[in-house]
Amino acid sequence: MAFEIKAKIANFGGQLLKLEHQSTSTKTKMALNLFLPPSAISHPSTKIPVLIYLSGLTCTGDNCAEKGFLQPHAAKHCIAVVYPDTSPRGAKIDGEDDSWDFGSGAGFYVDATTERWRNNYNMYTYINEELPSELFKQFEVLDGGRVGITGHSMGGHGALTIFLKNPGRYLSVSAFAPMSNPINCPWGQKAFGGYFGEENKEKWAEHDATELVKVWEKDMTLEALIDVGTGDNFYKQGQLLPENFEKAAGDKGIQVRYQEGYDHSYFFISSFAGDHVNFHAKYLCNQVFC
Ligand SMILES: N[C@@H](CCC(=O)N[C@@H](CS)C(=O)NCC(=O)O)C(=O)O
Repeated sequence: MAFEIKAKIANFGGQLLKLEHQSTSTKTKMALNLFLPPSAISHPSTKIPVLIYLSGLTCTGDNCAEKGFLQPHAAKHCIAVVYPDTSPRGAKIDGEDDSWDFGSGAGFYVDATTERWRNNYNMYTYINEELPSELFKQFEVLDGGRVGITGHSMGGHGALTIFLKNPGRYLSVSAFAPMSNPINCPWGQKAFGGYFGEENKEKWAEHDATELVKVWEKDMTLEALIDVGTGDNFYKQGQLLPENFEKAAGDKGIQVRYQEGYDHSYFFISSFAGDHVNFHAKYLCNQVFC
């Protein structure tokens, strides 16, 4: 359904819009942030590309909008940035708020199949279908044909899997500290067990970036920028497993950079935000204004 604009905040010459709408995928109200670069205000009839940023565990669309510092780079390249929430909220499911790594704040960008979660936890359909379709309908300045996707941690898993499951739909993909092989890490096993059932391993593999990259069409290039901090405790604990993804990708064009001493936080994300937005700009921008 249409978005209600709750606030317009001046930001890096453009505007950060606080949006809310009723979602048919999650059957809840969903909040998000949309950054419009200066060109969207000064030249509203010239369409601009869109970068979707998917956040990690415990986040809403606010964390990265407030401290990821993608906006100054997006303003420079005339790219809009969408910061969705990470799960439905207030779905009234028993236990939905009990864990920080499952349920609310941890939708994992999948459509749940288990009885308890499947009515509301449809974040794959929400992010891949409903949200872009509603955004492109209401904000005509956004170009639905030029969309890139990125994300952090659980959101890096979301970005990689959504890109890999929809060849050609997204023009570019990158990730910060992505959960790269969820079927083999504790966070992923807990989430997929809950959302798909312990026995449904085929479904698990359908949402695992390392499994998906193995079957990526060989004749389509797969350039992706991935950054991981060597000081990231979740990396050290084996929650991210970027090496598995790198190995499965072989020579398909993936660039994984191990950044010495960086942790999992937004200090890490903001340090490399410029590199990621510049990377997406190569695929998304036609340089009309910028
Ligand atoms: N709550 C967890 C940490 C969760 C966490 O680090 N989440 C990351 C994404 S995986 C995040 O971005 N947190 C929000 C923030 O740093 O603003 C803990 O206490 O260990």
